[in-house]
Amino acid sequence: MKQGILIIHDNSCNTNVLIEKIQSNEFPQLSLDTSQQIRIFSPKVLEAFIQEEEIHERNVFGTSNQPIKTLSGGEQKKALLNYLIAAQPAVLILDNPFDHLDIQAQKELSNRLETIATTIQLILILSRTTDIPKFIKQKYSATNNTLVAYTNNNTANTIVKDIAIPTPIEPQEYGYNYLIQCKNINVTYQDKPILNNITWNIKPGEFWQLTGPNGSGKTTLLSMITGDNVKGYGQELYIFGKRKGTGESVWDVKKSIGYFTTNLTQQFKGRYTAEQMIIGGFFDAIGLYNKPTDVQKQKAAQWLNVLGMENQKNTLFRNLPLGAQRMIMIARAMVKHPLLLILDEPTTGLDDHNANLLVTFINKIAAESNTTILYVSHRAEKGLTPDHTFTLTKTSEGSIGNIINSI
Ligand SMILES: Nc1ncnc2c1ncn2[C@@H]1O[C@H](COP(=O)(O)OP(=O)(O)OP(=O)(O)O)[C@@H](O)[C@H]1O
Repeated sequence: MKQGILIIHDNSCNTNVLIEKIQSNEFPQLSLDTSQQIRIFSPKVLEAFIQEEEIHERNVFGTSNQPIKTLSGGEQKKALLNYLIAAQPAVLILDNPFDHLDIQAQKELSNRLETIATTIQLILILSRTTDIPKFIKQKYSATNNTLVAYTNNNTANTIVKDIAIPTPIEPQEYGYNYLIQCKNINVTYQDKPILNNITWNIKPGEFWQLTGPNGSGKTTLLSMITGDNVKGYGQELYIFGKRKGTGESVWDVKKSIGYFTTNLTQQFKGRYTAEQMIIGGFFDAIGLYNKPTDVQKQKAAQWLNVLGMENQKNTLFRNLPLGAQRMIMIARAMVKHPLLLILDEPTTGLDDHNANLLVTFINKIAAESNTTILYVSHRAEKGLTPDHTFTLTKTSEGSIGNIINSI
């Protein structure tokens, strides 16, 4: 009988590097026979399949006619796992498979992995101790891309100081009661109902969490608000006091929104320092095309100070550990104190300690700014203190929305 192996990693590790080392047998303690067929479940592999499908215009997973790219995050993971297991590999390495999965799907996956572990050698690489399935007995920790004895003490490279966040250079002005108003919004894709009569009003300065299981339409709803989805037009959807499709440009809307999604971090591969990354938030561009003003530099320095990173202002962003990169990206999105800050699953891939810090940082931003915050997640993040939660619940006629007020 085979058994699963757990590797719990901190954010000093790069999971792709860990996987390469496992494949080339650099960890003899795993007693792995690398001559056997090894399959890998990871964001990198998923991305490669998406690209393959686009280039060759063929359905890679062969299960449905829907392109992988248009599947929801959770649906993509389920499809990839089914595809890999069908090949019956001797070894299956899984890089954080529970990320992006809702609670029900996490339970199902854990049970499924327990069954699979009797026939396939599983190596489970995780960043969150809360995700560890009970059936796994052989455990290691990974730090700086090496295996060490199991411990769940992970460390963070940033802190959140008890000093006020920097104030905006220009204060926000609101001439409306609601920042966002959705009135009876409906969405279907190829006759499949996704959103059913969604009514949701968000006032300026509120802190909202948007939750719902995989495929319930969270991303669809967000993309309508940001203007990335044409399905918002012609509906009763108001943003910053204007009805969608009544002359405002997508650019007008976007420049008042700070956006963080984990995919965004991967776009910054150039030689930008931590300071430049924060200042870049004033210019809505990836590179720094304008010379920053003294006030902008001062604000960036203050944000770095809040994060205890004042001595790392000249460190290249791409060389910073993942937790520090996330904090910088959030400071960048906040530097202008946008009307709306959207955080799409910002703790994905973070270890427990860095996830806690990020949550502390977001609570602080919510308490000390007038920016409206929309925190999107399929799981309630421990310690997060939103004013309200908007929950999508799937039905056969599309998802319906419910509001849960805190306290
Ligand atoms: N362009 C598209 N064509 C067809 N179906 C789509 C398209 N975009 C999204 N969908 C479907 O709409 C549903 C909602 O997807 P959406 O990405 O909004 O869900 P989600 O709540 O963000 O899910 P997750 O938590 O898994 O990320 C899914 O079933 C998805 O497959």
